[in-house]
Amino acid sequence: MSSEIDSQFLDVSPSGDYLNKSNGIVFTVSAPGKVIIHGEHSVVYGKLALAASLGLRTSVTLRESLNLDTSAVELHFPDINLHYSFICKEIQNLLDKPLPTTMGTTSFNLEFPQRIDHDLHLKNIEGFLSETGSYQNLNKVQKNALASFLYLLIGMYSSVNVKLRPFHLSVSSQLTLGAGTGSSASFTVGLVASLLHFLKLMVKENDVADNLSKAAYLPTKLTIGSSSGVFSPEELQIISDWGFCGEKIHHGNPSGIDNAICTYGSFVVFRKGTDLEKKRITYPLRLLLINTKVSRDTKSFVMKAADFIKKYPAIGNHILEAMEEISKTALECLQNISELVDDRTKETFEKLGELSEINHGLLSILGVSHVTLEDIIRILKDYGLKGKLTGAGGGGYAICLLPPQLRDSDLDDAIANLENCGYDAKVTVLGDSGVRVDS
Ligand SMILES: Nc1ncnc2c1ncn2[C@@H]1O[C@H](COP(=O)(O)OP(=O)(O)OP(=O)(O)O)[C@@H](O)[C@H]1O
Ligand SMILES: C[C@@](O)(CCO)CC(=O)[O-]
Repeated sequence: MSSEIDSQFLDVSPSGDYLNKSNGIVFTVSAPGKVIIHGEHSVVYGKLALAASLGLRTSVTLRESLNLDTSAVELHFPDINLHYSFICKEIQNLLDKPLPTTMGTTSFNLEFPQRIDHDLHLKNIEGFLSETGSYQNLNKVQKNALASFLYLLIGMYSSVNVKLRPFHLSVSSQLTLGAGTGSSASFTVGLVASLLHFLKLMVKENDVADNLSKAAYLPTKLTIGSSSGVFSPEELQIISDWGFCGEKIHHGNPSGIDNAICTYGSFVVFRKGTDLEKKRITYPLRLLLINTKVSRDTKSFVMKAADFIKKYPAIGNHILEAMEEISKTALECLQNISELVDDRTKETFEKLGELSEINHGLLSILGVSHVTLEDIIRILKDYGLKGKLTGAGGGGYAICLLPPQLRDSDLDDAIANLENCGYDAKVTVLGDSGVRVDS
């Protein structure tokens, strides 16, 4: 069936030539992490959120296996200590079965992940996995990562008319897992992008006709034209939409903001159920990221906020409304910075600090703060800085936008103090590029 495998195939360095015939297909894609500046939790209830990509990324390297003896799909996820392999023929059997969809297979193709019957598809994938050798012994993090990969592979490839080739896929991330900086979305978006790019390269080599879909599925309009490193707008939409399906495995009821920001990068405003809007913010923003080192899972804190809102609906709604106003006001501030003269820039950063302080207070009321987050915010205050939690809360990261007038010596002191108290603190930039093919 399938088995955990040891580290005998660790040489995954990309050749840089991803259509090299003698070595097979080899390439690396990467997706950024994200930070929610304002709007976590309220975004789940249709409120506006403001988010940015981080200068920290997850890289996925895919290498076609030319060794026919292995004939496997091999996974190497060192960040979660997981090495796993599947026999290609068994994956092919799954691909040959009709996909569970909400409107029948004739209404489904690669372009419409939202038409997959998510629960049934996931159940089938977990059913298959549970019969594989060592799956039962894995922890929740490993099981989720494996289920996401297989969900995406089977979901994306079942409807296309291309025979699966054996490959080895390796993931490594600069992000801390489960800390509020979108590691799951960065991981999922990276997986989707690598599977889409692999498909494009296989199609290009096989010279498949225009319609990629199998006869039983809806013909696809997707033109697999360029296999260059740039994803077209249609492909980015597909990546974000499949990323959303993957996020459902990690988060239960995600808003969609994480997969969107990890796909498109830069700055975005987002409201659930509507198209995200990219925002141009020209001011070079620096962010202090402080890791509480307390891990938590997003799903349970989304549920915690939901419990508060259910118990106190009127109060909860006022809090959500206030969070909407905070996102709007912060966006206005950020968009105006570059046009302002010095004094007004200082004033704007003061306002941005106050907005963070207010939002953190509101998030605490929803029950998603943590004693370490409160401690960090108190330490920051000693240096005139104002921070907030980011993402689901309950631990994870705190963030603090760094005002330009902050002296380097004060920043160094603040970082030293935070580190003395047992936290990790690092400065990063905001607005890195979205998912891309690196080599
Ligand atoms: N580098 C990685 N390798 C393998 N699996 C990963 C990797 N990064 C993330 N994952 C998967 O994503 C899950 C982390 O999701 P979780 O939502 O708890 O954290 P997060 O995305 O960092 O937080 P948030 O959604 O609040 O920003 C892990 O349990 C794992 O299954
Ligand atoms: C807590 C939350 O708002 C952000 C998680 O990064 C959940 C979501 O939007 O899916």
